[in-house]
Amino acid sequence: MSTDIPTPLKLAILSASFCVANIIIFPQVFPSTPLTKLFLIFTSINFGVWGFWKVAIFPYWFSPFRHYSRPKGALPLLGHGQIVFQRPSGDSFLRLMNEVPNEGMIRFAGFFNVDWLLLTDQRSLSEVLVHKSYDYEKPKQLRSFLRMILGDGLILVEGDEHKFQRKHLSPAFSFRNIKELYPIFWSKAVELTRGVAAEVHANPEPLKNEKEANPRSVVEINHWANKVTMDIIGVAALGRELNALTNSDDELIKNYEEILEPTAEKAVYFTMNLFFPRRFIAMLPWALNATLEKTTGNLRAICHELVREKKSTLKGEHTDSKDILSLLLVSNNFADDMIVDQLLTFLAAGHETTSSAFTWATYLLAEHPEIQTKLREEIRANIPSPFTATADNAELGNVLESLPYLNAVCNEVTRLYPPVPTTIRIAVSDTTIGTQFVPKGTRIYISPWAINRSSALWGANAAEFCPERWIDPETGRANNTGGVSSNYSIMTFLHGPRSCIGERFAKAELKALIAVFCGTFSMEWADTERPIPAGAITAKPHNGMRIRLQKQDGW
Ligand code: HEM
Repeated sequence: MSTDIPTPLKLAILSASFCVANIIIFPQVFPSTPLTKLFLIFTSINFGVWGFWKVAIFPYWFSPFRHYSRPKGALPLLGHGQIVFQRPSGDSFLRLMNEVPNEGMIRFAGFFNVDWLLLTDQRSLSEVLVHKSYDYEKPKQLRSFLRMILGDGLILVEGDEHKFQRKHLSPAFSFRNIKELYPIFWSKAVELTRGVAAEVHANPEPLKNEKEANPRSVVEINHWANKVTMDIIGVAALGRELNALTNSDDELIKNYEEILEPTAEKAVYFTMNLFFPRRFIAMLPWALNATLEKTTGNLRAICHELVREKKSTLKGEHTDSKDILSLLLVSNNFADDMIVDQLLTFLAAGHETTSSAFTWATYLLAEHPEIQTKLREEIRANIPSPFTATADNAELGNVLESLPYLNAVCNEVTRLYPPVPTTIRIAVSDTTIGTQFVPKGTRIYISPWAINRSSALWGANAAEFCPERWIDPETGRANNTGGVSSNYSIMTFLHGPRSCIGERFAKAELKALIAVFCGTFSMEWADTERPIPAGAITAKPHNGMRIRLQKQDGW
């Protein structure tokens, strides 16, 4: 049971107080005529009985999940709902997973004592994400809020519309297409490194000793990461140079950072949008409403302009452009407005996530100098310096794919800091998970953060940064299992029809970024307090990521 004091008693008192309070506290609003009194008492009793049933009777005697015990620590009416406000998102779910004995599902109390579920093992995750994927959708409130930022693109559409869009977008993310994007990833990684090196040069710290030849300086990495991933998605998705790396005032970056830069206020605002209808939130006198309207309007206008531009370039010309926008326009499967929605989706989903992964990679490498050195040695031994030699574009993809330690570091970074730490599904019809009946409307949490760090799945060193787990100790070759038996132990990109369509894209991009960056700089953590992943949707660090960088000679 969730509380020590019986909830039924609390509710009876609450509803009786509500009746009386209406009349006593608001005598002007509720004049004390016999008819008003009767009406108020009747309404309050109705409300009280309904609330009593929902909060005090149903969860204990009628819920299909009543035989699962709930974890301790639920608050009256709020239940364990505070979990959804806590940062890092997913950390409380991890605690539940480590503390509550379970067989694939943990039942906990949501707001108003409603049952919420957390999925914890391969069986339940595969049921919800793969076998019955279309029985579960993202919550309506969340979709109508995110639609402003992401458009009505692949992430937010459901059912047949999703099947249609996924089928027609998948070719753009084929293995062959991604391989052809490696030179873009590589050249943008080089541009990033040059830009950062220039910043280090411009603001050097005093050197520790005279032998040091190269300047060192503390750089905020997350902002640079946003810029490079935006430029990459610009060329790969739109076939257009956005020049965010060279333009410190870039419009797209400014708009996205305005919406997505983590603050406590935004965390509350985003969470409220999970539970209340968008129309209600939009009516509140909250400055964030106006900011959101302005920035999302700007983003949509920019995307409209991009589609117009591309259409006029493509007019009457035969093209072998491989960017996603060209492929969509040539395929004729989508109207212009739908293409704008897809662009909004790819711009946001494709730059924020990889930016977060790259940012946490620099942190983890800074915290583990020995891993950093080993990775740098592997990179330098296999790839000529991009600053003195021209990259062999044909071979680039093959080489980057073949480096076991680079592969291991990338996998381990996205295991420990999955850029999407938590996601939600709602059952849209009565359905099942295994033999468990799941009624329509049940809210289900899936937490890549908690699964990826679970000691039950990953062993005692689950919380440690240990790239070696992605390398076969006998052959020294990369393994893609991390040494665990089920691929449902790693949920960074989810699985099934709603898994990340950009997984291959993101992995290739991350490899190129880390290879050039770590090949060039040594990294050292420059703050005293640990960074906290605090973004409302992604694991963006609160207050950015300050890393001390110094160019290392010899490459
Ligand atoms: C490290 C980088 C990335 C991570 C960790 C990541 C993770 C995810 C996750 C967890 C989802 C599922 C969300 C949900 O259903 O609740 C998702 C969906 C999606 N991602 Fe990614 N993503 C990354 C990069 C990218 C990139 C680079 C692109 C595009 C170029 C992209 C495009 C999408 C799209 C379009 C979907 C929706 C797929 C669907 O519902 O069919 N992502 N991503």
